[in-house]
Amino acid sequence: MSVFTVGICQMGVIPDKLANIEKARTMIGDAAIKGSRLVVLPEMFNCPYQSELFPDYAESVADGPTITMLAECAAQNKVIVVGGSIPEKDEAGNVFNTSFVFNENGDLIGRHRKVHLFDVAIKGGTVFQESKTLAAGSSMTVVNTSLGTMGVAICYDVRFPELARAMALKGAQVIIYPAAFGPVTGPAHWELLMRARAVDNQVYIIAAAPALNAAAEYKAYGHSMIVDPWARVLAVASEEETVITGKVDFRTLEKVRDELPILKHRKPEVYED
Ligand SMILES: NC(=O)CC(=O)C(=O)O
Repeated sequence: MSVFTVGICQMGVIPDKLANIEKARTMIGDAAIKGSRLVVLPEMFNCPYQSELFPDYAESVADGPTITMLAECAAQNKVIVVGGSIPEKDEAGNVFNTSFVFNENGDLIGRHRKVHLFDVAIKGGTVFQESKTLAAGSSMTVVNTSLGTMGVAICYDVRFPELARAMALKGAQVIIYPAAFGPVTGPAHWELLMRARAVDNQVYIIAAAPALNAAAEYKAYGHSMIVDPWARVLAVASEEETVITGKVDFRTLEKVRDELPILKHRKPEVYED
């Protein structure tokens, strides 16, 4: 499919897992009504973004209520759902920051576990340590779907251009980043990074953020964004809860890659070991 609408559900997350699940269900339906064929949720959409809470909100792929809702919504609305991310528990008790991808039949077709954990201490700004409670993923995620080839990575993963480049070289036409930047890194780097990943890989970037919840400990920056392969911002939210949509058109991607063929001009023998 060369042209389709993508919807981002910029939802507010509260400390009530079931309420978050039901909010996501409603917003996925809203995105489908707006014509979206691909619907994306934000990072940790069922759980406040706080390390100490991740284990309590975690669920396993076998019987999790969030994962069940995502599969149901994909099938009922006949959309591809990139289920933001949630705390996912494996059989050994490890908790990951994981994105699940469902096709239009509700089949699980992809899973990305955040590779680069957000362990930062910005003086006078954000201090966060995901590794306090989370384990890191160890693989790249590129999924073939009925709409095209999609890379999925999560938030801090966007700061590692090597990962985006590797996904593009594996065929990704769209790279999806469920994310939750904060009040310090958001204004400084959010748009810059999303547009940079778009222009340096000539892909569509879908960046899905939570809405700002003024009562939350971690204040999400919002500003969910859809960027085209020329780094044009096609749609952007403010901080509020909303569904934004934009058109992905692979003819634009092909035009940009034909006219400015940087992926063909790479010289890996110069800069790879
Ligand atoms: N949630 C995050 O990983 C936040 C992040 O990456 C940032 O730079 O801010």
